[in-house]
Amino acid sequence: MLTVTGVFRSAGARQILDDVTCRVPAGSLVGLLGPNGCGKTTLLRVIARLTTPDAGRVTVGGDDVATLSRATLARRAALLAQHADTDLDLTAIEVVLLGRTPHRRSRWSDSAADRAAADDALARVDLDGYADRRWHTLSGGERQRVQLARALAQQPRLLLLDEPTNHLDIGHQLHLLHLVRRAGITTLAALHDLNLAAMFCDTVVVLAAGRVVAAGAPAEVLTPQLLADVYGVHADVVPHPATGSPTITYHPPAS
Ligand SMILES: Nc1ncnc2c1ncn2[C@@H]1O[C@H](COP(=O)(O)OP(=O)(O)OP(=O)(O)O)[C@@H](O)[C@H]1O
Repeated sequence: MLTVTGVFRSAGARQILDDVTCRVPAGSLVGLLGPNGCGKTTLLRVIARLTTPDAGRVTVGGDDVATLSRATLARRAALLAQHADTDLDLTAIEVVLLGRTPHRRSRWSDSAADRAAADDALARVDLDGYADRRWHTLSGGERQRVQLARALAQQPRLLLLDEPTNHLDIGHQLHLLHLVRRAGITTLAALHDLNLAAMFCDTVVVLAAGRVVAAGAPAEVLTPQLLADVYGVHADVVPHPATGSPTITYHPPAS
């Protein structure tokens, strides 16, 4: 379980995160929603301890992340960053093996278990046969999936995903979120596609200007009123006939 309690973060005079409190129950997939610049990436970075909050507390599995060593935190939590990239001339499997670093006994060599975990992670993102492909030869979507494989190979208790469906075609967007859901890892995922969030997330947390403005089941939260208030868009929201999850159809902006 992940808990975030009363987190504040500012940059200069600007309050980027303003008293954020939310939780991700163990094994659930929670969508972190909100318009550009509302603080999603900053919150994920605070949770991963890449950014220090001005105030507030984050716990993973009951432990305050501020008290964990870097190595322990790296074994518990994996972050898939929004623009995960590398300038190194690595192959796909070498990138995935980076996810094994926190588990390694020897700094220099990969064990058979490390290699098996990396191979399995590549297969799970549908990239069997890509192990020896050089990073710079991969497409944007393939890179995104290799980075997810790196995070899965880390075998974390908590997965933090920053717009994980970026660059992916619709088939791979569905495949990725289905895979994340079935993995059963406690996951907080920043998402822009509200229909995908409604389909896959157990609950959603909506940020606006650094504050949590709504949280709960997608059907309760994703109302036409919320979409108007938070995103400034007009939309129809109807329950999916089979699953009951909200399905959103947007109206073009009035000219
Ligand atoms: N180091 C910083 N200095 C100044 N402003 C910052 C800094 N980091 C983030 N911000 C600002 O804080 C706000 C929140 O940024 P953040 O990247 O967390 O938003 P986001 O919700 O992830 O946005 P997007 O959906 O566009 O990726 C933005 O307005 C951004 O410009």
